[in-house]
Amino acid sequence: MQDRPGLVVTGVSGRMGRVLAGLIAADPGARLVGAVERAGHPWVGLDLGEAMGGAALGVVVTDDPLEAFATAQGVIDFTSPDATVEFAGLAAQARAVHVIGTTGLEAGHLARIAAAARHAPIVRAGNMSLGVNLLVALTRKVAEALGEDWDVEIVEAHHRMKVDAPSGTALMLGEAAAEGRGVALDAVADRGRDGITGARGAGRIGFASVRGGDIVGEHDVIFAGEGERVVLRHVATDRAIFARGAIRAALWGQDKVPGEYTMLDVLGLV
Ligand SMILES: NC(=O)C1=CN([C@@H]2O[C@H](COP(=O)(O)OP(=O)(O)OC[C@H]3O[C@@H](n4cnc5c(N)ncnc54)[C@H](O)[C@@H]3O)[C@@H](O)[C@H]2O)C=CC1
Ligand SMILES: O=C(O)C1=N[C@H](C(=O)O)C[C@H](O)C1
Repeated sequence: MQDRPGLVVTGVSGRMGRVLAGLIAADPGARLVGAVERAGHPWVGLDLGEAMGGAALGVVVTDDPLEAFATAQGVIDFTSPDATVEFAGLAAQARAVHVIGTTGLEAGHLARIAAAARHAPIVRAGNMSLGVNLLVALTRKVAEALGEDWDVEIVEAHHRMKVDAPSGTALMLGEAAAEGRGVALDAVADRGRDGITGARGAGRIGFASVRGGDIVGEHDVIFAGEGERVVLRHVATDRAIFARGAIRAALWGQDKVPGEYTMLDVLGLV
């Protein structure tokens, strides 16, 4: 049925790309209309379903994002920062909703994404799961209620292949804690400690990263006070939670005006 939004998955052979492709292909509310991989990848030119080891899906993997986006209403993108800014420009040209799950984006990338969002809706979040976005809302409230006598530390753990730290989720949680306290995260963040660091500074928000094995993603927000601790925790055991959120965002964005949105907008948590 052509009235279901057509979605393209970029980085389709990746850990997230494969989960997304499988879920969209089975989703009665969407159509999988394109699959993009980097030039030179062995899947380029193959039917996506066959490349994934299953039945043909009728979607050929391409390394030409412009061609793939031309017929799409949404682009779901979990790739790398440089690829994501290129896709933001191309999705905007195609007036397709761009859902960005990619993390490790720096100021220059964010500026280019903001420019693209003048032409089409972009939904970006360091974590697309319902549970983590609820945790973000809770973190803001708890930080506001407890104040600066309680030290905030964010500990995250991920699989051995993850290339960025702290995780995008940890940074979202840090932003939420800073917002609850009415400060800018950049002014108070301690991103990694080593050696003779001196005592912990009051009001700082600390980050620590663990990498190993196949850990999907775990996040603790620790509020450490005198004689007690509050710990907010999210544990992901299946990447489908991120993929379901991203598909929901792509469908939600269909009737939105151009601009930048987050999963809090999609889930009505703002
Ligand atoms: N926001 C969220 O909920 C989540 C975000 N992520 C983030 O998504 C990103 C990807 O994660 P994974 O799937 O685990 O990584 P991955 O390394 O398994 O997959 C990335 C894929 O992107 C492809 N790629 C890179 N450059 C490309 C280009 N120019 N054109 C087309 N394809 C290109 C790679 O070939 C690879 O297949 C990371 O930044 C990760 O932190 C991951 C899970 C959840
Ligand atoms: O790279 C991952 O795997 C994940 N990345 C996101 C992040 O950086 O927080 C989300 C999730 O935790 C998995």
